[in-house]
Amino acid sequence: MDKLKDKVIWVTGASSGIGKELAYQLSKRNCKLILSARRKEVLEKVKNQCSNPKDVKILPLDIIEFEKADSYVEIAIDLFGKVDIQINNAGVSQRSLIAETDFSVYKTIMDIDYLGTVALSKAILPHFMLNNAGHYVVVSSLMGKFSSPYRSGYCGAKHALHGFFDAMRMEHEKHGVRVTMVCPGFVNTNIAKSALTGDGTLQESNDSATQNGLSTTNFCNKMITAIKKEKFEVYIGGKEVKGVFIKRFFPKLLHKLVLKSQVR
Ligand SMILES: NC(=O)c1ccc[n+]([C@@H]2O[C@H](COP(=O)([O-])OP(=O)(O)OC[C@H]3O[C@@H](n4cnc5c(N)ncnc54)[C@H](O)[C@@H]3O)[C@@H](O)[C@H]2O)c1
Repeated sequence: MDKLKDKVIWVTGASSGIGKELAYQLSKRNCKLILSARRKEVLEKVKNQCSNPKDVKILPLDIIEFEKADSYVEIAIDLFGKVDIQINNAGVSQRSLIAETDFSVYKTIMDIDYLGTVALSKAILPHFMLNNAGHYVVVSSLMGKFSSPYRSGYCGAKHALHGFFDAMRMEHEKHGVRVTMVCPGFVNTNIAKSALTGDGTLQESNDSATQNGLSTTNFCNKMITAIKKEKFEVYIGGKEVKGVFIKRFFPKLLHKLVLKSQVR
């Protein structure tokens, strides 16, 4: 039997890309889903394209409204009576050199990619502790394990997620809490299009590395396997995944290889 069947899974960033594909694949597995992102009408569309729309609820939210995190969690729990797995997937990327980036852009990226996830995760923690069970799945990035030019704020925020959630795992394993850090390489979504540039406007164009990345279908299939296995940390992508191991043992080599690859 599928271990995820009938689990209540809350996915943030479910309106597009990885989050949308997760909704489709998890619905096929008969999970009960709560889909969150900012735009209600887009979430409705994703819901209606799921295999089992009657088991899909939508909860529109802006992840940077930290003060509403407790009420979002209360609503999420009420929708099916509990939440088993929270998939923290909402995020925004960056394409700008440090010298050209307004400080406000760093704040926005940190708010969305780090603090928003911390707020929602912290708000649901009492529920997980009460149930003596709960699984945080956090969509970080290979950029949470090593860095690359044009993404300084994004790399900072994704690295920070590892710091927070590794501590979460240690503090709450005794309460049945699990943490899976998912680090994608290049996945073919619109992440580059919605990436912030130095003045905070969107890049509005795709880049070839992302477009040539894994399909969301292939990526989410692997991600779901990692969730089922309750992996601590997983790297999913093409040859760029090797960067994690090269950084660990040969940091100067990784530095040279990233500069040589000239991925913008
Ligand atoms: N695509 C890649 O190559 C890649 C690589 C590494 C990591 N990731 C990570 O995967 C996750 C999903 O990205 P994607 O590739 O599907 O891109 P995407 O742009 O298609 O999806 C991002 C999602 O986050 C949501 N979001 C953004 N800001 C939000 C906010 N303030 N409140 C609520 N929701 C918000 C968007 O609406 C969207 O649903 C992100 O965390 C991203 O950093 C993607």
